[in-house]
Amino acid sequence: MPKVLISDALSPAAVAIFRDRGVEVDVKTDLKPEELKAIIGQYDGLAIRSATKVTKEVLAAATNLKVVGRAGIGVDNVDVPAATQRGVVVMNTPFGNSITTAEHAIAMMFALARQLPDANASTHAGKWEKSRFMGVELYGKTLGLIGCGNIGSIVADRAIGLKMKVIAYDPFLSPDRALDLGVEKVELDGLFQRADFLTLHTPLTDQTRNIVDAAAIAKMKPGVRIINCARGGLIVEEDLLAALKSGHVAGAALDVFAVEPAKESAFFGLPNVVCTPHLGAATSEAQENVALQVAEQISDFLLSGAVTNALNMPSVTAEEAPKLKPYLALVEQLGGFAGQITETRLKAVNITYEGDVAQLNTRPITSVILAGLLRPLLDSVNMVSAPVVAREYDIDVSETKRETCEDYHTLVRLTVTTERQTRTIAGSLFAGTKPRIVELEGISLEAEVARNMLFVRNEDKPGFIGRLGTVLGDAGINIANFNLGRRPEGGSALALVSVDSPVADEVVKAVLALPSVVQAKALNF
Ligand SMILES: NC(=O)C1=CN([C@@H]2O[C@H](COP(=O)(O)OP(=O)(O)OC[C@H]3O[C@@H](n4cnc5c(N)ncnc54)[C@H](O)[C@@H]3O)[C@@H](O)[C@H]2O)C=CC1
Ligand SMILES: O=C(O)CCC(=O)C(=O)O
Repeated sequence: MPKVLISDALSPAAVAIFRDRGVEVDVKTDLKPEELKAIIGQYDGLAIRSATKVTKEVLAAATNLKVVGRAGIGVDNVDVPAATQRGVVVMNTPFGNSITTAEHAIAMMFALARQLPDANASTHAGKWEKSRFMGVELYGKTLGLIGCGNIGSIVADRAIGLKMKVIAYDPFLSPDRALDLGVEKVELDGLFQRADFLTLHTPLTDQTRNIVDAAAIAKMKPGVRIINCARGGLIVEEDLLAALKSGHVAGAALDVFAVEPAKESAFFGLPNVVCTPHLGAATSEAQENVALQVAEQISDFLLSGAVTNALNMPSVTAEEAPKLKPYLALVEQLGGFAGQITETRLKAVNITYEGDVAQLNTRPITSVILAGLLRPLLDSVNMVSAPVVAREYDIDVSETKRETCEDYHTLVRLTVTTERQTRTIAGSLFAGTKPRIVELEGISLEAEVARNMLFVRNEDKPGFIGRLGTVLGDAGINIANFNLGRRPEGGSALALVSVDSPVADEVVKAVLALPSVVQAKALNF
């Protein structure tokens, strides 16, 4: 039974889902990094919100971990590249808290415009300071959005309802989508110059970090009000502080801070600053949504291999997972075979999907082929990291699909180009689920892959099979299966021999010394 750790405060709905689905679950919150590292090795899955930091060090200790599920959107608390390198799938729940967070941004905008928190505190204190709290209307004002994805577009919709003019800077926002949303797409400087209210809704990335700094603020209208319900690191806090003190920025509403939890901050106590403790997603509806979603996604992945909302792996639906399973077994073998007989630098990989397999979601199949192919070269590679590793190694990966296939109902053909040569290997599924290698370097055969194998390329000459059998027999190696193929008679021939024990180097050398043998290689699967 897979085992999951919930290490942040998640709705109890998540625990119920895990248990119902047959996943063992522990809830241990507020763990120190050392405490998390000490126990993480026991778990197959980790469910988090924003408090748990899934660092490289935590991942190194997570020897059984297969999936990290973020009940929420931002994954800046997860070292995604390190997770990818270790083959850990990272998932989030991209929509469950968007409405709630957008509503918080709108609430913060009202709070700023009408100084609601201070007016509330003053009234509770028995003062009746009517003239102190003069506000501004939102009606007719320009709202500048930095980031117009899920949350930004909901904020835009609500702001348009308030009769604001909405402008957005988002390099990935298409003109058609902007038109649909009723927002004007602008450049960043234009947004800074025009916005009366400015709200941030981008992830924290190298491009967005410090996007609001002194230079940006200098371009803004005097009296601008800034709302941040995305991530603290988007704003240079000292620069905003200076602008609030000088009055160039009339007010700021901050749900997020560069360092969290923010128990101390130079913003605290300023009259024109509204602060909340990262409450953007904090409604019972949103927390129920993200907890249910993350528990379902982690359970699906651990129990059936279905992948939803992963940031470092292609999606696989629950219906696709069982259909893909026999293909993943087949292509692991094809990739592993090709990887083990490859001796020089890989330059290109083409995968041709023919017949039934061409109808399937082939991206995970391609990832597994690459993992099989690269594993003999790099131990730690797996289906999550393989596409990234292939890119890092400058390997050109391409896919071709053909709906029909001449000799088989389904066929996966892998063509590997190295510095020295191009090789092909093809496989099919017999009886729907049984992997078989059916072609090697243009030569037809029908080989079942075994744990230990010997691959021999030779010239098709009489006496070879007997001599090979003798070498193996003399070494005490029992032959389980012998697959032969040749093209044409007397030309190139291949032997794929399944054996009951590993073939040692000296036995391979003895095979290589046989007349007519061109290549010999021991393979392990
Ligand atoms: N305060 C809170 O509790 C919450 C905060 N968040 C934060 O809000 C962020 C946004 O969430 P969603 O809208 O769901 O994400 P999203 O991925 O749907 O939208 C992000 C948008 O930012 C845009 N973007 C990316 N790079 C940009 C750049 N350099 N300049 C301008 N725009 C850029 C993208 O094109 C995309 O449209 C999350 O990444 C998370 O950090 C999310 C939920 C709750
Ligand atoms: O889990 C939370 O409370 C924070 C939500 C958040 O920041 C996110 O989903 O990105």
